Amino acid sequence: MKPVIVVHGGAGRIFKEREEGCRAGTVRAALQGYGVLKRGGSAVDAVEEAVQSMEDDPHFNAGCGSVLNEKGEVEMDAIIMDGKNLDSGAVSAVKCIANPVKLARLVMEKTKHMLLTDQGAHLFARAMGIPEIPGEKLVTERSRERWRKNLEPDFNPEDFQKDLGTVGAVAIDSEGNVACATSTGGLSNKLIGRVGDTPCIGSGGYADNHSGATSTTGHGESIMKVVLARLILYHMEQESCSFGAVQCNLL
Ligand SMILES: NC(=O)C[C@H](N)C(=O)O
Repeated sequence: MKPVIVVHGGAGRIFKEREEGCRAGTVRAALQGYGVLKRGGSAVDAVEEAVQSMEDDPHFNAGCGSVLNEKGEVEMDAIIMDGKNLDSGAVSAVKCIANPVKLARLVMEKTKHMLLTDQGAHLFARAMGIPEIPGEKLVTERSRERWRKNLEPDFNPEDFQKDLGTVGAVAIDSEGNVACATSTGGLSNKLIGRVGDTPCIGSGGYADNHSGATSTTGHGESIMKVVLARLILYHMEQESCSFGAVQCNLL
């Protein structure tokens, strides 16, 4: 089977001056993920690689470049799922880690659980030998500025959450296995401890060899209301795989 990877750099407004960087970042991620598939790697390997590349890229709201919570800190969520056996791993509210998607994969492969959060996720990261980095290393000037603006008394609530930029990838490998991965800093100025759709199985992503793979982006609380990632696959199962039909059903 011909391997395929599709990546996204998040829903939302992209200002002109960032357009080129965002496009280059998604192309780089797709090429890196595709390289893994071409070398015979699995769909899980490919989506992890692609998402990691965008977590390392400050143009996106994931890893370095994540938006900040109400205290001005980066707090991230991520998920990965293997469509071959429906195994998945996720982390939420993690700080001081460069690549939450890698930690999510370790949750999937090295624990009996599917989601670790906050302190527990950190203890697990330490046990797995994942290095802690200073939280400041994940904060960009742009996210700091956005955070500051959101604290101004006359900020425009309409503008509040337009800079989304969560990242994600779906892939199918040469053996026909599918996988998804999604990673995010969440929403700007969110409450401490807020967990969005991204690490919730069926909301932030879903992968099942029988139907396909999805990775979502957008307003997490709205996505969770309908468990969007799984809902999309449900519609694809009903419509036997027409993306256009799925869009019609969901709009
Ligand atoms: N940028 C996003 O897509 C935000 C993410 N879905 C969240 O609500 O946490």
